[in-house]
Amino acid sequence: MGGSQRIYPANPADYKLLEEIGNGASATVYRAIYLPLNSVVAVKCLDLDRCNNGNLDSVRRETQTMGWVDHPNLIRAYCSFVVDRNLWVVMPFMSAGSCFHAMKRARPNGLEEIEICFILKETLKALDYLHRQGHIHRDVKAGNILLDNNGAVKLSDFGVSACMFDSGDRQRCRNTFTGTPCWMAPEVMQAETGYGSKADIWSFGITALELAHGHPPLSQYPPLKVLLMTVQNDPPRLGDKKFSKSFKDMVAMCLVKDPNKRPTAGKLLKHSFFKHAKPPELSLKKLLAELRPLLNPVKAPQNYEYAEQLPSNIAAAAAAEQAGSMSEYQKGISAWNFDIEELKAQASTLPLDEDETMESSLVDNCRDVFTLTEQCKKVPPVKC
Ligand SMILES: Nc1ncnc2c1ncn2[C@@H]1O[C@H](COP(=O)(O)OP(=O)(O)OP(=O)(O)O)[C@@H](O)[C@H]1O
Repeated sequence: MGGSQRIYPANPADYKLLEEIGNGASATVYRAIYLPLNSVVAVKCLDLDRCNNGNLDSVRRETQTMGWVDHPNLIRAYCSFVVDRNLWVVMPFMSAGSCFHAMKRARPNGLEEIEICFILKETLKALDYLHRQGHIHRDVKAGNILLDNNGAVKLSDFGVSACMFDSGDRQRCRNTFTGTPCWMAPEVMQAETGYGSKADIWSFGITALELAHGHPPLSQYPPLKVLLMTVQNDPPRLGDKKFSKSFKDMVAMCLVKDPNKRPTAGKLLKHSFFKHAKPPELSLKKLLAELRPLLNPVKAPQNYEYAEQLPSNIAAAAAAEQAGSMSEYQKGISAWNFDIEELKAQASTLPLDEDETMESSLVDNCRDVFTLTEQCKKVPPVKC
């Protein structure tokens, strides 16, 4: 389908790591040169020493999934291999970075509808493919939607993806908490009955709101409160006058609490909102022009050839800007990739009358959720 046919060898000497372009919970991503062809790739480096057994499974799952996917809207791994105590995953370099970074850089209050429409349609094609293959992505959000300067859109990060066709213990493992709370569907939080691909449709609807506003709903609240409010409150809506009725309607279809009432990705693709999607040369041209043509290094370039062309104060300012943006990102990420033990601690110290919007029954509910989660955690991790 969309995969490149070029063979990339699993030989570390063929790749030269340049600057750091991303830093997630489990990995550091570098721009790199594939030396035999002098072509640019991205290399995701996972520190195996930092992985406990559960993480190792997530690493294995991610590289396995990245190896078999073959769709133009999914990031595919060219190859992966171990270097010292790191796993390197070689993949296409997406020169404009993630939609999260694009927003932080060019549209802090959200993208324009024409941009969102194209990005979401491409992302939905990826989800439709994954779901048809029996997979749930489980971490759909702007930070995992990558763009390149030609307007290609690819969904990445399969670290927490799962196979729906597994049975027994593997299937039960999907009852554990994973993903990030602002994007997480209510049925995932309740963790009583397990969940399926419709959880991705909820996250997709939240991602639509994130792209529209520059942040997901409830992002100002701590994770515990996000859990409580998502389970108890009415689903968020797109209310802004500036957006079309079909956009609002599409978001409302995704954000229905009963997963059975949400459309499949295939059905959603037929929604009238996506009929108006314009090709990237029309929809993304302005945005891509506003994103400075680089790279988005998180750290000051070291081997990067442009570094020598930049006066040192400009290079330092660029690095500081990136570091600022990154610390904001990390703040969000560390809150989103939440630690259940930390949440339990928060729940136990939370005075019940601390906040008039949070009733004691909600806190009790949340404690029940934690109990269930603890039970689920005893189930062996998934091996897709
Ligand atoms: N192929 C790529 N091309 C360009 N940038 C990339 C690429 N892959 C990842 N990145 C950048 O690196 C960041 C982190 O990558 P990724 O999400 O895969 O790491 P992670 O550790 O799994 O993150 P998370 O915290 O979401 O679990 C992305 O948000 C993106 O900015």
